[in-house]
Order: sequence, then structure tokens, then C-alpha cells
Amino acid sequence: MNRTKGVRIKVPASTANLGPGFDTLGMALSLYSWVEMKESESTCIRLYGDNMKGLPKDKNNLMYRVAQLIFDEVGVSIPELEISMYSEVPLTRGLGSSASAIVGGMVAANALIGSPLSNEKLFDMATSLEGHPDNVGASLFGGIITAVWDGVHADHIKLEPHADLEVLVIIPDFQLSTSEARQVLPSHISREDAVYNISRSSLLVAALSSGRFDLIGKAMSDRLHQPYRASLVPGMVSILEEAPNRGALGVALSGAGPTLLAIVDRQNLHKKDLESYLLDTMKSYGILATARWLNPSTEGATNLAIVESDLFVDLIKGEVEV
Ligand SMILES: Nc1ncnc2c1ncn2[C@@H]1O[C@H](COP(=O)(O)OP(=O)(O)O)[C@@H](O)[C@H]1O
Ligand SMILES: N[C@@H](CCOP(=O)(O)O)C(=O)O
Repeated sequence: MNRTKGVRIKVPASTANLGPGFDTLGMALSLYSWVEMKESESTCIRLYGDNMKGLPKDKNNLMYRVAQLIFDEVGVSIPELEISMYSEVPLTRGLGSSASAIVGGMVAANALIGSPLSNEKLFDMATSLEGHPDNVGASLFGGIITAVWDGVHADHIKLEPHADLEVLVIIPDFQLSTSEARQVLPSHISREDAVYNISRSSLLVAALSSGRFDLIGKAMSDRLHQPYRASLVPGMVSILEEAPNRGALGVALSGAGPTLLAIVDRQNLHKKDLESYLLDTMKSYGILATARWLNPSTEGATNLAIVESDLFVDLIKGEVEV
């Protein structure tokens, strides 16, 4: 087996669901994590930047655990690893931090042993761990992905985001774990609501593929998860209703929340007004939030260069180890 000295991977964050595509649609975003991994005499995990605060730095760390899943799958033994990670992705805000860590750890571990596993196999393993393919698929493949998971295998098709699509995320200053935001969901839904979502999710994929910006707003409406999660995200209901009148092409809860996402036409001249409206509305509900203008990331983790390196420090530009 061809083992390289060390590997470095860049992984995009993600926004899952895009409204109606619960557990199905995802889009990679230009907010990144970097993971460096190499064999070591004893395990050492270094985490850089405020977003990494509180995460375990021993063999319980998610990235170490997913790396061992890869080695077990291939039948190699590398029990001791040096792993470094720097991430721009805030934790538990609905921007796919866990998906980034899973994908980053898996792609890095696979690369470390000469990439014996295909991207499709990594996708199956990552989906099995995360429980749904939307956010891991976006981080792994980039672009907009539509995915299906049958409990064993995940299939996907990647759409190239239109060059005029820009994304505004409003990140509240509180955390909401995906597991908590899934607990409020009902286990059964009516046929009417199922039809409502199937039709809009299909329309959204078609609108995104064909550049029909005029239909994105209508297509991003949802009855499967957002109404049930509304009580967890103050201000969300007002924003979902009003943001399309303030210049958003469409608006949704990002992943399991609490971040809200607006899809915007890059040419829109009133982007600043939209941002102010969203921040002011959150504030009126007592929520402080940060706005970030992002782009869809067309490249996923697997498409970016894997380099030999043992100088992670180059990359982190003075970020402090936490
Ligand atoms: N770099 C990382 N290393 C280890 N664990 C991580 C990392 N990033 C995220 N996690 C785990 O994922 C959890 C957040 O996942 P989740 O609740 O799904 O929210 P998110 O929307 O950010 O993915 C964190 O509390 C932590 O347990
Ligand atoms: N489909 C999932 C997506 C969760 O994404 P995350 O980025 O919030 O972890 C859900 O809506 O629960």
C-alpha cells in the first residue's frame, strides 16, 4: 500500500434541505475546514480557531474515529495519528460542521493509505454515520446535490450552481444540535403535506438546473420540517414569509438550523437592505446574529488537491490552538 507522509484536505461547509428537500438536497458553501493527517508514534489532535472550542482532543474525536473506520474497512492498522484541524464552520448552527468533520476525516484517512476506497464508498460510509446524505454529499462532492439513501447505499447527482447565485447566511449566536432539532419532527405526515413537498422539491431541482430564478421562492417552501422547528428558531416564521419581498429569491432554514439561508441573485442591487432586514428581524426577537455572504462551492473535498505536508502551521495564519 502506498502511504504518503501526510495529507491535507480542504472541505466545504454545507447547507442541507434547501427548504423542501429534507434529508435529500444539499449545497456546498464557500466556508471551509482544513484537515491534516499523518501517521504518528502516539495520537495527537490539534484544533485551531474559536469554532473548535470544546471538541475532544483524544481518540474520542470524530475525525480520529472516522479515520479508524476507513482503516478497518481496508484492513490496515494505523492506531496512532496526528490530526490537525482548522475550521471556519461554526459548530451546531446548521452549516454541516459534523458532516465536514466526517468527510474531512474519511477523505484524509483514505488518502493517507493511497485512496483504495472510491468516493462512492466514502459517501456510503459518511451517510451511514451521519444518518442522511444531504450534508455529507455536498461536502464530499461540492455543488448542489440531490441524493437518495436506502440504508446501505447512497446515490447522488450533482448540479452545477448557476454563476449568479449567491448565498446569505444569518448565523444566530446560539447553538442547536441536529439531534435536538430532529426530535421535534413528527414520525408521520399527511398525504397532502407529502405531495406539497415532493412537488416543490422536484420544482426546486428543475428551477436550479434550468436557471428559473423566478420559481426558486415558491419551490423552497416546506411542510415537513420547518414548521415543527419554528419554535426552536425565534424570528424564523416572519423571515420565511417576508424575505422574498425584500430581495431573496428563496429562503429556508439551513440544515437543522438555527442558521437561516437566503438565496440571492448576485446582480440584485438591494442586497445590503436584505441583510439589514434579516439581522434587524432576528434582533427584534432577541437574537443576535452574524451575516455572511457566501458562494456555492463548486468543488467538494474529493476534488481538491491532496498535498504532502507536515507544516499545517502555514495554513492557519496565526490562529490559536484551542
Ligand atoms: N471538527 C470536529 N471534530 C470533532 N467533532 C466535531 C467536529 N465538528 C463537529 N463535530 C461534532 O458535531 C457536532 C455538531 O453536529 P450537529 O449537531 O449535526 O451540527 P452541525 O449543523 O454543525 O453539523 C459537534 O457538537 C461535535 O460533536
Ligand atoms: N436533513 C438534516 C440536515 C442536518 O444538517 P446540519 O448541517 O444541521 O447537521 C436535518 O434537517 O435534520
